[in-house]
Amino acid sequence: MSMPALSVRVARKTFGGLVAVNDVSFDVRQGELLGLIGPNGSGKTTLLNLISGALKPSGGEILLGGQPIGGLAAHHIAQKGVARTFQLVRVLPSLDAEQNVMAGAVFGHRRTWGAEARALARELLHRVGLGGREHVPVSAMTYIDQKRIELARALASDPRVLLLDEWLAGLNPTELQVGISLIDELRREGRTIIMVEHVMDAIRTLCDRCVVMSSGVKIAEGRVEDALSEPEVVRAYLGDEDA
Ligand SMILES: Nc1ncnc2c1ncn2[C@@H]1O[C@H](COP(=O)(O)OP(=O)(O)OP(=O)(O)O)[C@@H](O)[C@H]1O
Repeated sequence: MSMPALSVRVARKTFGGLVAVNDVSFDVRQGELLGLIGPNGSGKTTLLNLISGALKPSGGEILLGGQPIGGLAAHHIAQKGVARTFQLVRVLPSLDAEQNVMAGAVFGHRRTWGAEARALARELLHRVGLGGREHVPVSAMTYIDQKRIELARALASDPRVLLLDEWLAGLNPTELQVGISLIDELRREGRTIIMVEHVMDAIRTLCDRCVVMSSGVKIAEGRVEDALSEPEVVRAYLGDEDA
């Protein structure tokens, strides 16, 4: 079997006395779309933060294509090939759409510059549904369009692993269908993606496998329908309106 795209090995993160990520391990295969799910506060975003370098692990190791990346600075991890979107969108508000996406091309994994970066930014803006809006200031765009910008910026670096943190949250039903199709297209072109998501229909439609967390612990892993029917997962979600 080929080397996993990403391996999380006994990853741990504590905040004072709180164990937000409690010795979690799993692999993400090349070209796989892995769902990372669990009730609110179960540690999903913290785990993405450990992978992207936004937070330093308290223990364990994270390997990108077999190379340790755990604890490196976020910009180093980005250059090595991990790109992400954020639960609360982070764009460069004083720049226009095209400049925001170009930033991903210039500072990311596969670096492109000048005209090449601009052409790539235009192509990606078109792809996420923002064709023709290259020069709109991002601060004048809706939240949903800013999310599209973030995705285009992440793709501009041609990442080895793409992390999506609730990218579908807040979309209306029509936008949701468009968003699911877009992620499906990325999956079909062979991108390796970890997707944190509460929209279960999207997880069921899109994901090859999922990892389920509860209170910082991995409580299940496997094919989505199998994992969701495990008694511990059902218990974890009981009373949670997202289940
Ligand atoms: N910087 C921090 N300092 C202290 N505690 C934190 C910090 N970040 C997260 N936590 C705590 O760690 C736990 C896990 O939070 P996390 O945001 O990772 O959960 P989540 O599964 O992503 O939740 P949600 O689905 O609501 O986004 C929570 O109890 C949260 O309050």
